[in-house]
Amino acid sequence: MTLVKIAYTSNTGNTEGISEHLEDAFEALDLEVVREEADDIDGDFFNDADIAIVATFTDGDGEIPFTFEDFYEEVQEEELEGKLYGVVGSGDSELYADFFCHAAFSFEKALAKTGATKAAETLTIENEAEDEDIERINDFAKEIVAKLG
Ligand SMILES: Cc1cc2nc3c(=O)[nH]c(=O)nc-3n(C[C@H](O)[C@H](O)[C@H](O)COP(=O)(O)O)c2cc1C
Repeated sequence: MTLVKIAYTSNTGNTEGISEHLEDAFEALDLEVVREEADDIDGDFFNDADIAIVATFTDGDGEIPFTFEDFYEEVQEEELEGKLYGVVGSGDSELYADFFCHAAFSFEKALAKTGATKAAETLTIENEAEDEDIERINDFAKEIVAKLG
């Protein structure tokens, strides 16, 4: 069975909620989903996955959240050829216009180094997911699943 793994980190709950919507979206497409928080995973988390998903907020001025730093460094050393990946970011474009969702784009580049294939454009969400964002998350999941071999 196709396995989707979702790695996420969240400080105030917005990205956790997004990760739950991602889980629902992939499960609705009849895929098996494992969703884990950054603190609970190592760099090899995606090695047995068919689809690798990262959901992250952005901290500081465009920084990777502290809780994701080790995973961010480690995952780019892995070889993930043949797998699909996608990244979802939560950020605040009003308060951090110059750094909107930068951590998500950093992860996009990190995952590209693994040899995995980007299966959808990085999805950016303004703080907490609202109804229209849930639709975008569902479309994001469908786009990725459509690229399965
Ligand atoms: C100290 C601090 C720094 C932040 N820096 C950024 C940033 O550089 N870029 C951005 O898009 N959002 C930034 N944000 C906004 C958060 O990423 C955004 O509110 C996000 O939804 C928080 O996710 P969470 O609820 O999962 O923790 C920052 C928020 C805080 C509190």
